[in-house]
Amino acid sequence: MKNIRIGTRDSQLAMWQAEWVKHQLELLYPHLSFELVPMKTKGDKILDVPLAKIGDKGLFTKELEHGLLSNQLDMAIHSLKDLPTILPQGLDICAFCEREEPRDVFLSKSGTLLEELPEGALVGTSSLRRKSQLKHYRPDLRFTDLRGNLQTRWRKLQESEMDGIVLAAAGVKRLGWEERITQILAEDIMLSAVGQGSIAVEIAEDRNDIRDLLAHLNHPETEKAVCAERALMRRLEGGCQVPIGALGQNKSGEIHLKAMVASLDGNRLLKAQGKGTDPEKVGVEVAGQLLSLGAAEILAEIR
Ligand SMILES: NCc1[nH]cc(CCC(=O)O)c1CC(=O)O
Repeated sequence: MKNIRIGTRDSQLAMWQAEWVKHQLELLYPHLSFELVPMKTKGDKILDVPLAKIGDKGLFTKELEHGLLSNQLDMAIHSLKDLPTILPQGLDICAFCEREEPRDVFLSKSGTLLEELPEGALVGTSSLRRKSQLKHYRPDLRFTDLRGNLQTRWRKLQESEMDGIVLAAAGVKRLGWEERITQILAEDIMLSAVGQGSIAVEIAEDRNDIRDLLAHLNHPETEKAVCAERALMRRLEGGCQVPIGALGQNKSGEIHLKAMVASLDGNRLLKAQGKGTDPEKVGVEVAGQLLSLGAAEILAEIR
């Protein structure tokens, strides 16, 4: 193989993640050469509309997937949480890289903890999942939409009246911003997005040469945890823009899965959990619990 082309979005976080994968591959295969191919996706271009309103599946992935199918790329690097649970025909995730901290973090302007924010404080987030869980926890909070890459969101926090923002710990850590974190949000207050914190490598399914190269990057524990989360999401037919949170964890040989579905006003918040050795089964089983509690009605109202 001559030059192996690695597709990525061009945001600073996406580039960090793709560089990380490239570096791992260079360590494993010093005789091969790898090249990053940065691309813009629709989700990078439309910045003034909340994602839930654009409502497209694969908003951050489609252009990269096109590159794989047309053989302009040999692999594409994604934040797993941006990848729909059903991939386009002919594509496959061949590595789930070791998960970084999966939870969300709160960054406040003054360093005030979430529970200590004054009544009516303004929080920046466009995520329905984050908003509905925060409303449930603190019905007095107010919200303002906040999109763009992490740099943009941090800058807007500084320049606006917002009191705080919620981000994925993984992204914040990868950019080296740990000292900006006010607190990690406990999972009983804020369940993170399906797949959050794991980097996924996607390929065209007939590229067995590339699949073999990437086998070493797959992290089996991460794979089990995120497969349970993705099975749950698939069963609930949720895209990334619905208020569904889930966290799979490996504990003594089993997958423990916690999940929640919430209404947009935060008034109804359903929780369920389960465990087992087969990730797919655990995901479907916990999704079934949520459906029997009324998740389908909540999700139907939102769609
Ligand atoms: N929504 C965009 C996005 N996609 C992946 C991450 C973080 C990295 C990860 O979850 O692996 C982020 C930023 C955020 O939600 O704060």
